[in-house]
Amino acid sequence: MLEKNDLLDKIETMDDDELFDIMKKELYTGVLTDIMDTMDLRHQFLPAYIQPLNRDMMVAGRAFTVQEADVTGTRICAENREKPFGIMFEALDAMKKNDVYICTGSSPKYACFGGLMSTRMIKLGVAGAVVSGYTRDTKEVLSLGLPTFTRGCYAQDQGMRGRVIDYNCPIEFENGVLVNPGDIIFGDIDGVLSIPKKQEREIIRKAFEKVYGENEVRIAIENGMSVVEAFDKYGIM
Ligand SMILES: O=C([O-])CC(=O)C(=O)O
Ligand SMILES: [Mg+2]
Repeated sequence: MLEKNDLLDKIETMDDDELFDIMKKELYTGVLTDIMDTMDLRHQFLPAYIQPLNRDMMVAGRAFTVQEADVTGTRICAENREKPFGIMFEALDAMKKNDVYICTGSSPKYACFGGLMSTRMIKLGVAGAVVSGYTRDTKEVLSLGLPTFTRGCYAQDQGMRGRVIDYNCPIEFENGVLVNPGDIIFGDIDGVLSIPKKQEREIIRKAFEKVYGENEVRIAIENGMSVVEAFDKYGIM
């Protein structure tokens, strides 16, 4: 880990590559959610059922928001033509490096993420995928190594049941968490949260300060300090 003051000074001006890299190395959801709670940002954690496909997966990147909706059939009524998946292909091709495909709106009846989507994303340098629905082609997604956070694995197809109706728009998860395009999405073994773009550098700097503080508390407890005394002294748990 970089020296405390060097790192804290650099956070404000780091580019996204460096920022996401150091976040994945040093931060975790627990510390970020604690900091946002203290800033009265108490609705930033996506529903608890959204979990990594593989326990080691971590994601840090910019929200590329995708709105999914349930439908029956593949016909677009207004235009009277077939368009399975809606505008999902256009959305995928618009993604760029460090984006996180983050999608909600489908009911839990079908998969809205899979292997070919992952293959395209890897090609574009996308950071990962976070979907409130199911994932399919799980073996393929795992072998590609794209950090993927999902409700679970279930292959029933979205082709006849759902479609992407918008992207780069604000999206809302069923627990009321709002995600805007460009917000930072961070996920690990404990779930996924969203960090609002406007306050991101302050939140990340405070999270690093807390990590340094927790390291001091850990050493004190390892050396025999009681937790009452440790909390009195450091104000951290
Ligand atoms: O059908 C889907 O939703 C996605 C899929 O199978 C793939 O990406 O390979
Ligand atoms: Mg597939």
